[in-house]
Amino acid sequence: MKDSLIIALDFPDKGQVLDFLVPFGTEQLFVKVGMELFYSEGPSIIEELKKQNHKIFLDLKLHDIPNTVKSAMKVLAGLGCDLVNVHAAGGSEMMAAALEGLDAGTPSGLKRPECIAVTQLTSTSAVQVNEEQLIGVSLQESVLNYAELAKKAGLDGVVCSPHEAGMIHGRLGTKFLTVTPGIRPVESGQQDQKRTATPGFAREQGISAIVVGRPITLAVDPLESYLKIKNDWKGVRI
Ligand SMILES: O=c1ccn([C@@H]2O[C@H](COP(=O)(O)O)[C@@H](O)[C@H]2O)c(=O)[nH]1
Repeated sequence: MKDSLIIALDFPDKGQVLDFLVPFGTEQLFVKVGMELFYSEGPSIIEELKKQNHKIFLDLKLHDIPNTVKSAMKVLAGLGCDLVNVHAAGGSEMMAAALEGLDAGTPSGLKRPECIAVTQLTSTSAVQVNEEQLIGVSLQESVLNYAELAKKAGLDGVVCSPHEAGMIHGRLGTKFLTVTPGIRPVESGQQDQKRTATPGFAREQGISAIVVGRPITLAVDPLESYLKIKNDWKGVRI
């Protein structure tokens, strides 16, 4: 997990995923399967990506009552993904239940998937936190509060933006994972993301892993874009 670049495979079907992966050849990637792809293809897409030897973040952001999340995680644990997640807004009891489900569903002899909690989505602004969610503290404090809840519940880390990762590591330690979407090279547009940063900025914050979707998947040359972002993230000068 440490220093990974996770590619968000936000495609509508398996055919488009397989076409996208061709230029990467036999390189082992860390890929993210989100709601669109999982809802269209089901568990078979995970099997296919595992067959290709890729590491997998199953990004379904579970958020429901504790019993439902526990049962769902028990099922997801059987898929053999490396990383899964929940919304921290579901509360500490729900997060603890997610872990119980994962422990119960992980086949014996295998490592349970790491489990992280979404704090505030990277598409959420400080104004939305205060004026839509009616949270009476700053966005930064809200993110830190969710991260502390996640850690107390036993989770392995959080999803946050690159702008909060340093603060979270400072308070909760560097072993607590920070996984950050909202990564945008200088030449990319923001699209619907609000809290964005470059791969280089992410590296300076000591972030555990970055998640990159459209700057790679919509690029004219996805492999070239991937390698450029990876070099910036790893601090490689070219
Ligand atoms: O707070 C969050 C949580 C998850 N995401 C997911 O990451 C990718 C980002 O894709 P881009 O195209 O690079 O914006 C996407 O799959 C989201 O569902 C997030 O962006 N923010």
